[in-house]
Amino acid sequence: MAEAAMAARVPPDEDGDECLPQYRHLLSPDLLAGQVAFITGGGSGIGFRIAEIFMRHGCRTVIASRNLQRVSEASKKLMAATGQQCLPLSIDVRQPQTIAAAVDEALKEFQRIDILINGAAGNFLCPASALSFNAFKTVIDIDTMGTFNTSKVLFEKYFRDHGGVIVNITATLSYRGQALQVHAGAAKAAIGTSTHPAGAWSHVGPGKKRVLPKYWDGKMPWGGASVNRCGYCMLGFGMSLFSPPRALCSQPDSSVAFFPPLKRSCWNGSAPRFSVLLQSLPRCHDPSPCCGVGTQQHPCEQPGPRPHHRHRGLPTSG
Ligand SMILES: CC/C=C\C/C=C\C/C=C\C/C=C\C/C=C\C/C=C\C=C\C(=O)SCCNC(=O)CCNC(=O)[C@H](O)C(C)(C)COP(=O)(O)OP(=O)(O)OC[C@H]1O[C@@H](n2cnc3c(N)ncnc32)[C@H](O)[C@@H]1OP(=O)(O)O
Ligand SMILES: NC(=O)C1=CN([C@@H]2O[C@H](COP(=O)(O)OP(=O)(O)OC[C@H]3O[C@@H](n4cnc5c(N)ncnc54)[C@H](OP(=O)(O)O)[C@@H]3O)[C@@H](O)[C@H]2O)C=CC1
Repeated sequence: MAEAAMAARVPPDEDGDECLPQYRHLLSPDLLAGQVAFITGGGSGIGFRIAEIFMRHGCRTVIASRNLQRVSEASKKLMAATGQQCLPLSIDVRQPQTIAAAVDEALKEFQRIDILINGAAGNFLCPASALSFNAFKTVIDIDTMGTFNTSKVLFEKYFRDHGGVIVNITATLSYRGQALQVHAGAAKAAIGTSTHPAGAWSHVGPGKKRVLPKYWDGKMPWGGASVNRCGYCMLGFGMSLFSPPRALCSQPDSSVAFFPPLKRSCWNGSAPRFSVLLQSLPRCHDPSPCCGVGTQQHPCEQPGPRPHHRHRGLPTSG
């Protein structure tokens, strides 16, 4: 019943990489006003739609992938539909020097980058027995190494000093294993693991800003339909971005929800999982590396189990 009601509210789908013919939103159109997002793989598919939604909420974007013509055409569509700036750049996430050049160019243009979306990926359906050495390596290089490379460049060039949010788009492929997807499953699992709070990003040192890893696996906060069924995807980083700091460590349903209507044709069968890798925040009173929020009523200071440990057994923090 609730799912039917939800499905009825899903806007029309859009084939190809076109902007939505109509956009209904829950949140303020200027929610991301003044912010800049750097989106790898932003010229197509999910990355394109994330760029569009961000821009519809006032964000300026950089969309970066190998094919400059593709990102240039995408950027024209995005700017026409949203009225926001979108800078198309060519990078290969396997080559750190191309990322560094693009980040320099983006900073020159916009003077800031607030959000990194690691969306670039390579994939194909192939049985493990038929994968060549280079085929497996190629997917690991683009997905896993590319995610790390881009995060590292941005961290060193900007986030270390200014804070920021890194969102990795992973997949549920590795949860149970998936035929023809050994390479992609391995690559995405590695991204998920490196997003774990125990990862190197989770704490950048005493006296400095801390980082808060956070997972979100695409479930609606009230336990409703998953992304595949309703065509919506809740981007977990919405919680981090759009909530007051206090909400960062709390239940997703106490935070502000953000529902970009991604086209249903995007999904191939494994639900994308968006995991926020890094949120740079003011210092926390809690000495454990899991919480980077310093507020008067920090959830860690409240009695009872920490709310962010509750959902789905995924490690939302250390
Ligand atoms: C990907 C799924 C596609 C269709 C799904 C259709 C139906 C779904 C049905 C059931 C669902 C089942 C499973 C779920 C599937 C997927 C969802 C889950 C998660 C993730 C999804 C995504 O990531 S979708 C994003 C996909 N987008 C892209 O891949 C765009 C970019 N891709 C590319 O550029 C190329 O495809 C590339 C990844 C190969 C990289 O290009 P390049 O660097 O130029 O590399 P090449 O030199 O061309 O190739 C390198 C080596 O790889 C070998 N190779 C390439 N293609 C294949 C292939 N199809 N099969 C086997 N091997 C392949 C190539 O031969 C090279 O190896 P050598 O040894 O020859 O050197
Ligand atoms: N579609 C689905 O059902 C699912 C998707 N995902 C994930 O969602 C994300 C987006 O996928 P989706 O929209 O489906 O696929 P797309 O193929 O549309 O997007 C992948 C993008 O990555 C870019 N890219 C590929 N290789 C590189 C590289 N070496 N350097 C820079 N950019 C690169 C491509 O652009 P270019 O060719 O110009 O480089 C393309 O824009 C991916 O991380 C994917 O794994 C996860 C689960 C399911």
